[in-house]
Amino acid sequence: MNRNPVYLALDLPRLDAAEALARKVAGHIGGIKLGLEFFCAHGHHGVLELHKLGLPIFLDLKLHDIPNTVAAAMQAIHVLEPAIVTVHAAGGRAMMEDAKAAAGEHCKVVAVTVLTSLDEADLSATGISSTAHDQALRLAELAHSAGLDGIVCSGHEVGAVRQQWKDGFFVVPGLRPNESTGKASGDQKRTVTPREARDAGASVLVVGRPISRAEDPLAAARAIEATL
Ligand SMILES: O=c1ccn([C@@H]2O[C@H](COP(=O)(O)O)[C@@H](O)[C@H]2O)c(=O)[nH]1
Repeated sequence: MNRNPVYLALDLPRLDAAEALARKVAGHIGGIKLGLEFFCAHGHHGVLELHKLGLPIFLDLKLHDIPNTVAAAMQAIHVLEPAIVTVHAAGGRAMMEDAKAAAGEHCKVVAVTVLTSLDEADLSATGISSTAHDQALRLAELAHSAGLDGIVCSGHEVGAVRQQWKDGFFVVPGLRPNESTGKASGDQKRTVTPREARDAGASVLVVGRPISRAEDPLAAARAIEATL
């Protein structure tokens, strides 16, 4: 049977609360995603604590710096044995090549293309005149040619990226199970449902607040699992 593709984004300020939530829904997720909020608050210790649950750990650190610095950061996290680590594709080819070369043997390195919190107006304000779709495709091509394992993009682009990178590993955040009912998406601007993302070719579905802020997180995780 295929592993559950849902990775729970544990964007919580308290380690005990994060551990309790992960434990509660562990049977209904495939992995745990620890991002900047978690890493800045709890560091290596926090990651090692979450490892005890036995689920794969996705370190969503979105590294973006000069190649030497990113490579050194990758080496510094070997000890945490992450299954997946993110860098920003906008850091460029050399940065991505060095990040991959410095990654642990079993660690997938994936590049963030266009954040799911951005729309065309946001891109335009940073000097990018392409659509989010075209920009994601362009950065996906760059990440592919730099030897990365895959990319992070929204569910709107993943189908098109999969067409041009058949064996890529695609991480899709910005998921809103109740989007069709018009429920607010918070700060996310390019959203789809988990089922839509999976059908379009996502390898990993990142879900945070729809589970972590649900009245009943276990019921929310089960409901998402049932749609897949
Ligand atoms: O483009 C991106 C890249 C990463 N993220 C991360 O995913 C989760 C999403 O959380 P929700 O609460 O489900 O919105 C969060 O940790 C982001 O840092 C993203 O949303 N978009």
